[in-house]
Amino acid sequence: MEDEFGMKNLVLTVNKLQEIFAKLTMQIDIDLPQIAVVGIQSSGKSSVLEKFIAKDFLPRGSGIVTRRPLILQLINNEDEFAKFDHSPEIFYDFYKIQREIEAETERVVGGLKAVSSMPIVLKIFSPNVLNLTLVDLPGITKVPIGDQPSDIENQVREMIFEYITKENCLILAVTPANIDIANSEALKLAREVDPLGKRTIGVITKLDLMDSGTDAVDILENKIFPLERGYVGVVNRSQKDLDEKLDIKIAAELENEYFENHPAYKHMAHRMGTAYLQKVLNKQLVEHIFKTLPTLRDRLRKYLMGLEDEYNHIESTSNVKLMNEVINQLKQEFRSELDGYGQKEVSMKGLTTGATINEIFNIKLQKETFNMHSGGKDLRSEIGMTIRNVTGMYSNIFIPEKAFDRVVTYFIEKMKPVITKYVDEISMILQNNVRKYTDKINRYPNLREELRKLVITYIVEREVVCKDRLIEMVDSEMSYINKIHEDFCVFDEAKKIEEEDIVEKQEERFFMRGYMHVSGGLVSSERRWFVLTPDILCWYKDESEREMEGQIPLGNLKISDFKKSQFKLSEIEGKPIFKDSMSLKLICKSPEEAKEWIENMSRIGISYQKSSTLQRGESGVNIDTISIYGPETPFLTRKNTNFSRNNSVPKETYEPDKPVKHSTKVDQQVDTIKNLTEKYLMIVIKNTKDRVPKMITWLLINNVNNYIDKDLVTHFYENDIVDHAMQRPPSEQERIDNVKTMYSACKEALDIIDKEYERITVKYFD
Ligand SMILES: Nc1nc2c(ncn2[C@@H]2O[C@H](COP(=O)(O)OP(=O)(O)OP(=O)(O)O)[C@@H](O)[C@H]2O)c(=O)[nH]1
Repeated sequence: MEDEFGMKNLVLTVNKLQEIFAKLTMQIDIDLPQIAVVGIQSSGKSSVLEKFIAKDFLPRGSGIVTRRPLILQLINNEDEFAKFDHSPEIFYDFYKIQREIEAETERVVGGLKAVSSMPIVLKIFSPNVLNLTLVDLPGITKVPIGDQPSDIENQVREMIFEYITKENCLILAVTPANIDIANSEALKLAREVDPLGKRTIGVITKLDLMDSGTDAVDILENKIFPLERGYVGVVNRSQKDLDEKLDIKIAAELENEYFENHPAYKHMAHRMGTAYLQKVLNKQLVEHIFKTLPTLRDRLRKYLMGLEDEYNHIESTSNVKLMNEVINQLKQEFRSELDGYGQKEVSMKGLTTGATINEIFNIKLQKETFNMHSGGKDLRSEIGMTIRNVTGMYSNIFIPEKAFDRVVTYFIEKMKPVITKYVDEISMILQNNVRKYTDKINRYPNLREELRKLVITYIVEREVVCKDRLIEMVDSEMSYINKIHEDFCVFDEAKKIEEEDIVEKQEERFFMRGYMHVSGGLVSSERRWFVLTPDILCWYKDESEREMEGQIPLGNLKISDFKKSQFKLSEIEGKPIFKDSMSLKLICKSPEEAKEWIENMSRIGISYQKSSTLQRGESGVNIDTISIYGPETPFLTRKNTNFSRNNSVPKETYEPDKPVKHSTKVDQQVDTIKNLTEKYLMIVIKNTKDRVPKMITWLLINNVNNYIDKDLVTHFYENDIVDHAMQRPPSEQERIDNVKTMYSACKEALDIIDKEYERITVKYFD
């Protein structure tokens, strides 16, 4: 077949491909047709290969000799010489090849008895060989011998599988005849990858060592473990022959004689022996290559197409174009993370940047600002304190608006850290995004660093601007409390309600009632029912209050001469107090009762003039302890009162360090202001919830997007740093070189196959 269609060149074609691909430092997944020689240690693999060439050239010794795969390319040639792929040296002396294999093995696996899958490629040109490519693999060993690694069996098995699992690999399973074929490790391995025995060729060695009376005819006739490609028996030189330096050519003749003369084998002698094996292998390899060539061509084409884009890109693209591509990629990734469009993979595990920002805007910010309007547990006391402080020494009848303003602004101010915290958070998210996407730019480290620095610096700048503007926004809210806001008509209402409430209470309430004796003949009976209101002191005959006997307006009165159970009321300016009486001396049942009347009168503004002669404790009641109510007393805030405001707190009764308990009036106002504050804050919160996301999106996110979109590329042009940015690291340069050589290798290989394919098909169809 090979002669007719020139098929023998096919092996040379594959050899050329092997040569091309062996030069590549990167592994290429192109499965070239070849024959791998598999067998246990000392099964005779090397002996068979040597006989093909009729030369002693393979290392010999005890233990594991073949420790790296040896790709043996046998090329039929007039002149005889050999050449390794790793060295330019041409070997005419085949003994030297042996030493070179040993040296090259040592170079990779060192002095250790370990193995390596890195092949040694040896081409042998000879008139004695048929074109054949064989891979001599280390022998399978069960038990590590001497200084062999403990996992030597696994190492060897893995290496063998690396070759024989490939569909294009024919398996030459070498089994010595002096072991039970059922235990043949070579056949067991072959069956694992080729269970139907379609690409396994059986070789039975050491037939001469079988016990006398036994033979391997059944195996050789393919009866025991049938293989589609059958078995060939060989007889190699024994150790004794080797020791006695039996010439290999003579050994080949002896082998032929062995088969021709052996009673069991002479009927099949023509298809036994190494020479026949070589022919069979050549034929099978050629046919195999012929069969697999179209698939190989397709695979190479696909491989080339895969490399083509990158190769053309490398060859034709300028730094400027490449830089634009990288920046465009960054733009797209950055944007798709934010707006959710164009994502290559939609994650089901974590939130994207856009979704996280959405959560901040619509959940976290909403929740936190909403919680703010309810204030803390001290809110009531804080509002009370504010009310008292804003009114100072005076009293308010109505809700002090200043207190309301103060409380509202206090709460609005509290929004600043909340809002800026979220600006920080979003800025961080954006910065992390930049880090994440620039991290991917590992082909151009300078560009990566520059982009990262630029965008992160810009984000931080925008973060500052955004925070400033949001703080301004809060400041503007604080600067003007819009009490006529359409959603806040409640303020006037509250005032009205409070006013009505006060009038109502004022009408109902009287300050103090009780019997007192009047000294000085002012009335006919000395004991009268007195009623103290905020405006007047009046008295009735009795507690039925049906008959009022007299009344004194309280506007200009003073109290004096408090002694034991009595005290005196007189006019400040010395005018008569009632009719012609200059004073009214009132006597109570007890000093305590007298003190109570004085306290209440003081509360509504009647001043107490301390008697100069009165000594502390003399009255039975310490007058210094009379409590004079402060300005927040309910009466003092009443509407239309005309009594004096000259009721400042006497120094001796003011105790600032004690826990503050607000008066009832302040409590009412606290409630009102708390309600109003909450209502007003709801308006502010509503504005804030609406405006903060808009401001952050506008001032930070959109600006950063625009910056990446428009200003980044310009930065590199303006500063003339495009080439610097696009410098590649050595590893990347190496990768590019590899792509180039890989591309060239595949192209060259494909050209060779195409030509060969054309040649065969033309001949075939002629
Ligand atoms: N009598 C006889 N001895 C053989 C035959 N084949 C190989 N031997 C001997 O068996 C021993 C091992 O032969 P090799 O060819 O080195 O075996 P190998 O399988 O290449 O060994 P490793 O590379 O170490 O796995 C040598 O001493 C050979 O002389 C044979 O057919 N008959």
